Amino acid sequence: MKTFDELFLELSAKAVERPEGSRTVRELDGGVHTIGKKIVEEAAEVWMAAEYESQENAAEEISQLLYHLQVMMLAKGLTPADIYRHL
Ligand SMILES: N=c1c2ncn([C@@H]3O[C@H](COP(=O)(O)OP(=O)(O)OP(=O)(O)O)[C@@H](O)[C@H]3O)c2ncn1[C@@H]1O[C@H](COP(=O)(O)O)[C@@H](O)[C@H]1O
Repeated sequence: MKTFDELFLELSAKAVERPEGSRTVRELDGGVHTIGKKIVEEAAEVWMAAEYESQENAAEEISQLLYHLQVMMLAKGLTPADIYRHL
């Protein structure tokens, strides 16, 4: 288990170190357009899980959406602080 900030630190390191087999590196190499499409797909999965599936499935889909949002933050050079100041 990890927090939002802990995951962001982990993904930031992956973006720099580019380890073999990293999903994050592959997504970043795909660029903003590809990451954006994944976010839309994951958002739809959140909606469907929340409306028709279990609490556990909804939580899992939300975690996946948060992951892909973090990948977009990295692609755009945004930090959690950039986001938090709008909350
Ligand atoms: N939290 C996540 C995470 N959430 C979602 N995903 C990926 O996003 C996918 C989205 O699920 P889908 O149901 O859309 O699966 P899918 O349709 O098979 O996805 P596609 O591969 O076809 O796009 C998952 O299968 C994961 O591959 C994640 N991939 C990585 N992480 C974490 O990110 C960190 C770094 O991971 P790597 O960069 O891979 O080392 C690790 O701590 C991981 O746990």
